Amino acid sequence: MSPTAPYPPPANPLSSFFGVFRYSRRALSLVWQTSPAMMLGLALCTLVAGVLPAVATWVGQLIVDGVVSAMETYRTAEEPDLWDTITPVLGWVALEGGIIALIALAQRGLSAQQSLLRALLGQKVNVMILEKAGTLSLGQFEDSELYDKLTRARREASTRPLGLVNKTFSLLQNAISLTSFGVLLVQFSPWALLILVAGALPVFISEAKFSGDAFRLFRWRSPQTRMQMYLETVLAREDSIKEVKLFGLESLFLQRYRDIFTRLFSEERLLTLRRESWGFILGLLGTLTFYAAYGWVVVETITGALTLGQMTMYLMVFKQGQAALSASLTAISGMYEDNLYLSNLYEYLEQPTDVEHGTLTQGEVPGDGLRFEGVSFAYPGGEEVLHNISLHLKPGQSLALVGENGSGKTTLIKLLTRLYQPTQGRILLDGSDLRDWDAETLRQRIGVIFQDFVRYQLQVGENLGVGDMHAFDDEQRWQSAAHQGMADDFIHRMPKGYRTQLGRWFKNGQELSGGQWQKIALSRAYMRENADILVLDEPTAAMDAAAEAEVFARFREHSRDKMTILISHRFSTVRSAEDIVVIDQGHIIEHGTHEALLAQNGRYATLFHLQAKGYQ
Ligand SMILES: Nc1ncnc2c1ncn2[C@@H]1O[C@H](COP(=O)(O)OP(=O)(O)OP(=O)(O)O)[C@@H](O)[C@H]1O
Repeated sequence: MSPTAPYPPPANPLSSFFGVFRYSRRALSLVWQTSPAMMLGLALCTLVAGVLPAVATWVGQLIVDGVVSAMETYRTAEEPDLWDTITPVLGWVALEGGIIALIALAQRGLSAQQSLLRALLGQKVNVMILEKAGTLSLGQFEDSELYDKLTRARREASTRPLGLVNKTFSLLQNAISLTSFGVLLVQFSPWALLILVAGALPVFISEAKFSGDAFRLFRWRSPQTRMQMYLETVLAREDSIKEVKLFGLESLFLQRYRDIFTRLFSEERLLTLRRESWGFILGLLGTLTFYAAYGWVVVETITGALTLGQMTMYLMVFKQGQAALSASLTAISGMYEDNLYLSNLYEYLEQPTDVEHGTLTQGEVPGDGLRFEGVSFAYPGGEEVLHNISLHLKPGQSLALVGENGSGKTTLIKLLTRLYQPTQGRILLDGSDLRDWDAETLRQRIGVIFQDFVRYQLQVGENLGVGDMHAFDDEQRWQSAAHQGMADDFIHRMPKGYRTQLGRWFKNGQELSGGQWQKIALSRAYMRENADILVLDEPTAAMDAAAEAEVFARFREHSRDKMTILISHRFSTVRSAEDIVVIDQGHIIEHGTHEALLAQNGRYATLFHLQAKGYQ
């Protein structure tokens, strides 16, 4: 993740420039879906704010010329009537005032609708991002490139669609103003129009180029930004701060955080300086053309080709035209930038997901139980961690998995729960491939707790309820699950019972001990009332000996006619299983009952005696 090379140059600047505009239409339709009324309101206000400035300028010319001629009339009249002389001019002044008020109204309307749309759209895009996240497989989550896309999308893209639409409207507004100014200017000279455009073009080209550079910089540095976000989390979250403090890691991590910033900042500074310097130099060209045109109009007025009112009007048209042109060009290069960011959002949203096609709700051989047939597995991009595993577990049987750390026990459970697919071989449930099963049926049939279960910052009852979405709020089910998982005792002692908030993130949240949390997780697995496969991955590691013995007594009671799989490093727990499988580096090396394995005097026997000795 360290930044080894400078960020890459674009492939073909011109084609990539126009290529990115393909997302504009999608952004517009996204805004339309969010609120058609506000989008129409935006369009209307844009039109009003676009046309009226030229009208106001034209009225301005009428005022100046009106004043000049009124002065003349007033001066030369024998009996000057002030009221009669000034009325027409005052009428024009009032009209201009009205127009300016309308422009202000349209602009307020624009900004009000923009800020409301920003909130709605931000929410909509965030929901889209999170919905997509729900469809990704575990393997995709572990893919750092995809994770980068997700992070970038979340960080930036929720504000970009509206940005793009605002700029599109601003472009439209300025284009309307420009056209109306153009109509006025062409009457003076078509050359004047050309000068106006030529003066602004260089700034636009440089802006477009630097927008592209900024986006590539953003993309290039995203792994490092992610590391920064991670360090922020470690340094400022309650679940990691304990260890950070004890090990005195604050300064080390903070230094790393600063170093990343320094590295990223130097690239950003370079880009900003280049962008602004070129912007200034090329902007001067625009100013130069404006003053050349200014001189020209002045000369024409002095020689009598233009009236004073026309001179004021053309100067205004020039000045405002130039502002509108440069605003349009800035909008275009901004749209280019927004499109680049949106391309990232859509790349993420269009990420293909592993669709679960299975529809089976019953297997070919009901009652056959679980079979692993020659199953091998490698994590994406990794080496094989399970090799040719074959097992059979019948209903009512219990299986224990034993093996050293990293031997592949949890991985086997991940395959069984279909979080990953075997790279070779197949897993059958009731005679049918796991892949062919309907996802919801499968979910209902398997109750599992992993060793790294989640400690939800929710109420106690909800922490149990997540075990079965259909009974998320069912207090009776919470109670019976908590009873089986031995959590009911301490829950009753809590201030609000099942309604007590857990964790420290929210007000009045209660923290639990490691063993208590484990009892919550265990109860969560019992929420699946209809599950006939129960998997416990080191469920009692944090419990005291008495609690552990009790947990297993209840577990056996509860699971008499079910298939159970238990992973534990404690042999006292494992020994009662009907079938014990010893895994070593992804291979099954021994297999049998406790007594049979002891008699074999192999790896199991050695480990068992080693542990037994520790207790003597
Ligand atoms: N998400 C992952 N991506 C890549 N490799 C992984 C992943 N999870 C585990 N591994 C690797 O797979 C192997 C088996 O890990 P697994 O978690 O199945 O072991 P385990 O037997 O459950 O260990 P423990 O007793 O420590 O819980 C290990 O070598 C580990 O490095």
